[in-house]
Amino acid sequence: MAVIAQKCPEINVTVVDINEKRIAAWNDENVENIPIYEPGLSAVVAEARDRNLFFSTDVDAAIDKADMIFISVNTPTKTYGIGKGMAADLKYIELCARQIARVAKDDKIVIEKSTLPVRTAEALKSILDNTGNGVKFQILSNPEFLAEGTAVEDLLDPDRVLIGGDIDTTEGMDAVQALVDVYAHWVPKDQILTTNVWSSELSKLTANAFLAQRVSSINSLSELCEKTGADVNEVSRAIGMDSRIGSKFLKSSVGFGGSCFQKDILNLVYIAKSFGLNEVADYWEQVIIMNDHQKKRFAENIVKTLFNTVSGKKIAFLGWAFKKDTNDTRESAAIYVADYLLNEQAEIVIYDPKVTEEQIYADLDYLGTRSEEENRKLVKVVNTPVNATEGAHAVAVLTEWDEFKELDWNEIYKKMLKPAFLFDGRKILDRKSKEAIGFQFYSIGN
Ligand SMILES: NC(=O)C1=CN([C@@H]2O[C@H](COP(=O)(O)OP(=O)(O)OC[C@H]3O[C@@H](n4cnc5c(N)ncnc54)[C@H](O)[C@@H]3O)[C@@H](O)[C@H]2O)C=CC1
Ligand SMILES: O=C(O)[C@H]1O[C@H](OP(=O)(O)OP(=O)(O)OC[C@H]2O[C@@H](n3ccc(=O)[nH]c3=O)[C@H](O)[C@@H]2O)[C@H](O)[C@@H](O)[C@@H]1O
Repeated sequence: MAVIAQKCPEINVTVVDINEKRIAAWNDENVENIPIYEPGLSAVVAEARDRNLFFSTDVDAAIDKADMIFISVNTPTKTYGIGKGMAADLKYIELCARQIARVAKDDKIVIEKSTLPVRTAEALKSILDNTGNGVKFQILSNPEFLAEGTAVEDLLDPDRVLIGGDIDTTEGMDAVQALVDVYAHWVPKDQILTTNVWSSELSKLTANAFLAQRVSSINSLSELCEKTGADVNEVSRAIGMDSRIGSKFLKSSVGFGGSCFQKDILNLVYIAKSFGLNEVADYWEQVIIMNDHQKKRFAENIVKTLFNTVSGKKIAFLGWAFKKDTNDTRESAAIYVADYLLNEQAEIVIYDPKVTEEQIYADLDYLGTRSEEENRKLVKVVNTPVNATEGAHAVAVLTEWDEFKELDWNEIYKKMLKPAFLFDGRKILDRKSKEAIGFQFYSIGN
């Protein structure tokens, strides 16, 4: 929404959220205090805020005034009832639809921006059309393809913008055109795709499933590389140069994280199962099984390498975010690796340049594996990599922050217990130079 406001100064954009703390942070006088760390975002907000970009908790007023409403609320995996652990929980979407239906007094275009199961628009339409107040709604699907850490870049220069609508009717086509006109302020027209609503909804789940599947595919081969003397980076490079395969999303890692890959694949699996397509469901579920295996394998290797016990040993974690350049930790591999090692009674000291101590403890507490007191006893969060690594038995790199490449690894080595173990879960460190310093070096896939 900030980028739309920046690129379309004549359009008023109001972002509303029921979370008062978040809205207060978006309105913070110091634009560096906005609640999301994302390169370039604070500058975009600074340019548009209070000009044509507003943040508010007054949801009703914003609905009343709007011609277009983007529903962008969370769609987490269900934690209860039918579809528990698989299906998307659509209660927040439904609440929005009911609120729009209650408040709207004139015709509106309602846009699904959240990632939704295919055919959700049908349910939205049913809620919106059955209010009896004569207001007409057009429902569009406009999934978001930005990745965190590069969000602003991705929004300014997207590979494509996808808009699904009721393209068989004039009203539907008019609504699609209205949204095309917004993006056309900065996105070339041939990169704005229009489809029917169902294709648009399903394309979003499919895109995430394909991306995650590539990571799981290369991660599955990283294990084979470790057994055979092949190097997964070399394999990635060799296959990625085949233009039919392409080079992106072939970086082997400790496992993918983030709020969406797992949730969206589980959702796809659930939809396939609900249509009785068991082979389709099993095919995609394997992407998650492989990812869980990769995280566990990384943690197991630490225990095995440290002479089969980490009990009472200090392990330094460099990085907690699910990828670099974000403070988002949702489903981060680091959380699961930490949980595994804590079960083995390790003591973990964590440094991440952007993630707060409060967030790290919240992530561990959320798992419910042990008491809050125990998490605070076994896990410490520090402000510098040196504080994390001093006196450690092992260092594990869990996020690929650029600054970890530039650390003074000689100094770190000197202050660690010997033998000093270094586990690179992100393949950002060079083996030769680290072994020359004296580290026992372990990297995924070679
Ligand atoms: N985070 C990302 O990079 C991407 C997210 N998506 C999709 O976008 C959706 C949102 O994701 P996030 O922004 O990461 O989730 P989030 O959980 O960070 O934000 C959702 C916000 O919606 C607010 N909310 C919930 N119910 C509300 C209501 N009735 N009225 C007003 N506000 C309400 C919550 O307070 C929260 O601040 C999901 O469906 C996700 O799959 C899609 C592409 C990228
Ligand atoms: O729907 C969403 O939320 C978004 O999900 C992903 O974006 P995001 O999760 O923000 O970040 P990615 O760059 O896709 O990384 C996801 C995870 O995969 C890992 N990854 C990625 C690429 C790779 O080669 N190897 C690898 O391990 C990353 O470290 C990270 O943990 C998609 O890339 C976006 O297109 C999509 O809009």
